[in-house]
Amino acid sequence: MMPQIRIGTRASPLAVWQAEHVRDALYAAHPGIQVEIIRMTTSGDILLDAPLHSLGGKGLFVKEIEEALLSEHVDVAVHSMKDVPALQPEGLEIAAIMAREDVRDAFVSNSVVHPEQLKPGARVGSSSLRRRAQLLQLYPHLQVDDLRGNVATRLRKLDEGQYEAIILAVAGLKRLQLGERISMALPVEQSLPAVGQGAVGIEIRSEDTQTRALLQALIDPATQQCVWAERSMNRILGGDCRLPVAALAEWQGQAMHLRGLVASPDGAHLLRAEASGIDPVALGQVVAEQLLAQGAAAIIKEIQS
Ligand SMILES: NCc1[nH]cc(CCC(=O)O)c1CC(=O)O
Repeated sequence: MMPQIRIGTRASPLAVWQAEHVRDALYAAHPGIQVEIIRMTTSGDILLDAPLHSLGGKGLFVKEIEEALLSEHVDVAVHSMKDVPALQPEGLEIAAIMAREDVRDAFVSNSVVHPEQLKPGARVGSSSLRRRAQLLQLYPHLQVDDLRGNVATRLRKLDEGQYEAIILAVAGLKRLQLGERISMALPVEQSLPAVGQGAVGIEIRSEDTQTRALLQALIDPATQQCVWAERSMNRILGGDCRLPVAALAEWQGQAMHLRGLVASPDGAHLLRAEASGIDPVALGQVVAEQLLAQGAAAIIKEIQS
């Protein structure tokens, strides 16, 4: 009998794009396979008005889909790796990470093309402490305000004039064919991306060896190793996606180069570390330890309190 796979996803357009991307890759790798996409509304999608970091973080978007996976209503859950907490619940694991899109953050504005051109006090929308801290460090005269909702909602709030500019992920905009809205892709030296940004990951029940085998063909080994290195760093630093923590691993020849960052939300303190290596877990540890040696724990504790 032809294998059958049920994909669980959030119902947002970006999440559905990702689920369809996985479905299409499964069709291509396993001709004749049957794939069904099951859309779910999560409490993260419903509670759109409260600031994300006060709601238990992005784990909210993932938790209910994981419950559907554990109760065998679906066979795989597709996620933006950026939204996946550092540790998976007992019995679940990330079985495949696909090739990465552009990792950068996008500066989007209808009035200027570069953040340098914004006037003092100009309102920039972002709910990410990571984006906020890095933007404020370079441009302390800006006013960064909360901005929530899916990509289309955020663009609408910009277009309505609630903000002079907003920051989004390049990957999400490109996937939704909204790449022309990008005024400027921010260099990673100015806005180091979130752990896992731009990568799609697929979660399964650990015991499900059949699905695991089918997903092997979808793995992009280079991306997967990089995301593991970033996640290894993040796990040691507390693994909480509400924190202003950034990381980016990239292959340079035979080794990965990992850059990590921990910031205070006001951008006043910005710790950076980097290292190269071939073992993702060890590389993440090295960079995390360098950040801790510079005082990262105090910054993290301050935010968590
Ligand atoms: N938190 C929402 C979210 N999760 C993943 C992406 C973008 C796509 C990606 O990074 O893979 C976005 C939107 C955004 O940050 O603009």
